[in-house]
Amino acid sequence: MTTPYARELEIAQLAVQRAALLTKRVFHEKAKGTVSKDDASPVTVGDFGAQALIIAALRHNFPGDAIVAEEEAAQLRADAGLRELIWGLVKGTRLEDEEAEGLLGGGVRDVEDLLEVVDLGRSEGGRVGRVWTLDPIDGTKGFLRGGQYALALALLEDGDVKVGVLGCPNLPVDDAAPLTVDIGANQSDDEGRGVIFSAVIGQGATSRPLSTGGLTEGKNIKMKEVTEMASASFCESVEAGHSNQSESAQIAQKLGITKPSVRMDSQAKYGSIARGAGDIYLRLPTSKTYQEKIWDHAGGDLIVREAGGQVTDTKGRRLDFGVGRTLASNSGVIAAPAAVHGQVLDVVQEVLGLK
Ligand SMILES: Nc1ncnc2c1ncn2[C@@H]1O[C@H](COP(=O)(O)O)[C@@H](OP(=O)(O)O)[C@H]1O
Ligand SMILES: [Mg+2]
Ligand SMILES: [Mg+2]
Ligand SMILES: [Mg+2]
Repeated sequence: MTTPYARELEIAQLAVQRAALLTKRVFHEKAKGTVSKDDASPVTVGDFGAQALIIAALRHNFPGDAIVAEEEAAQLRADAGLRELIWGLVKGTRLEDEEAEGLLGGGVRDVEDLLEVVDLGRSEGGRVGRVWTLDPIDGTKGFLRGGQYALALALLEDGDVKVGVLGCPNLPVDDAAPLTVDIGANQSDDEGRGVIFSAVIGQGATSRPLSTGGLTEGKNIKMKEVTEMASASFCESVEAGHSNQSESAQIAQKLGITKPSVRMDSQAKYGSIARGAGDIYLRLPTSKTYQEKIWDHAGGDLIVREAGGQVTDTKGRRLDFGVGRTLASNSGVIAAPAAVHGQVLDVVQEVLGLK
């Protein structure tokens, strides 16, 4: 019998690996082709290009599956220069290993197909059937400032995360490297950086170095045991607008955590705690109206849970990926080793006045 989801996992990892070649190329270019979206958040040619490459691989390998992806082609339809720029990047991006590239298959045929493929990610999601969630660059602001970012892909089946993959080109390869945000805006050295975190439901979580060809060998990862809160480290978003940092500081203090938070962009936070480089990830709502997006959490949620963690919202509910494109039934995120999650949640609820 073949291992469940083996093919989905392999294709997802290779697709992320190939798209990371494109984002790294854009990262090292001065002009990143940044444009503003309707909500004034940035998007770059890297976001569009990575989305096109990953969806092309999914279209070829799993043609019946629905896809919920962050970006859409409307802006590219209105801007010929932008779409030509992206097309140039997309058509020139291939894995160095021909067999791996062959497995991904298909590719993007031409500029027209580029627009079509980007828009295949417009599914509404939901609780039925197979749905991939894709964030081609999670942490676009981090990507632009030379911080952390992640290419995030996950497979939902009937609303449950079954496969999760996070490609983190700027994280240290070494699972034991401490949780820091040492990569600066002028960083141009990829040496020792680039990791893919993966998980399949019931099969544990792994990390492996991001390569330019086929898949490198993976290692199992586990969350670190927290024996003393005083020495625990917690991470949160760099962006004060994405997570309430004064509440998180109060929570940390009440828990007895002595170190300041590590502020890091993207789902690299989930990967980092899953491999024991940090312990706790807090994301506290800054507004009553913002709804978290499923592509910002699906991969990270499974990777942390398969590494021995628990992930809930601030009300203690598991994240519900079956509601649609957003986590409309949840509020914030608390991720921690299973053994201390309850203790963290108690303090979160006390500080937020939820009990
Ligand atoms: N007001 C808000 N509250 C919480 N998250 C937000 C937000 N506005 C944007 N985001 C999300 O935060 C993500 C980045 O996560 P982090 O803050 O952990 O780095 C963004 O992903 P993108 O960069 O893919 O757009 C975006 O979807
Ligand atoms: Mg995102
Ligand atoms: Mg994104
Ligand atoms: Mg975005």
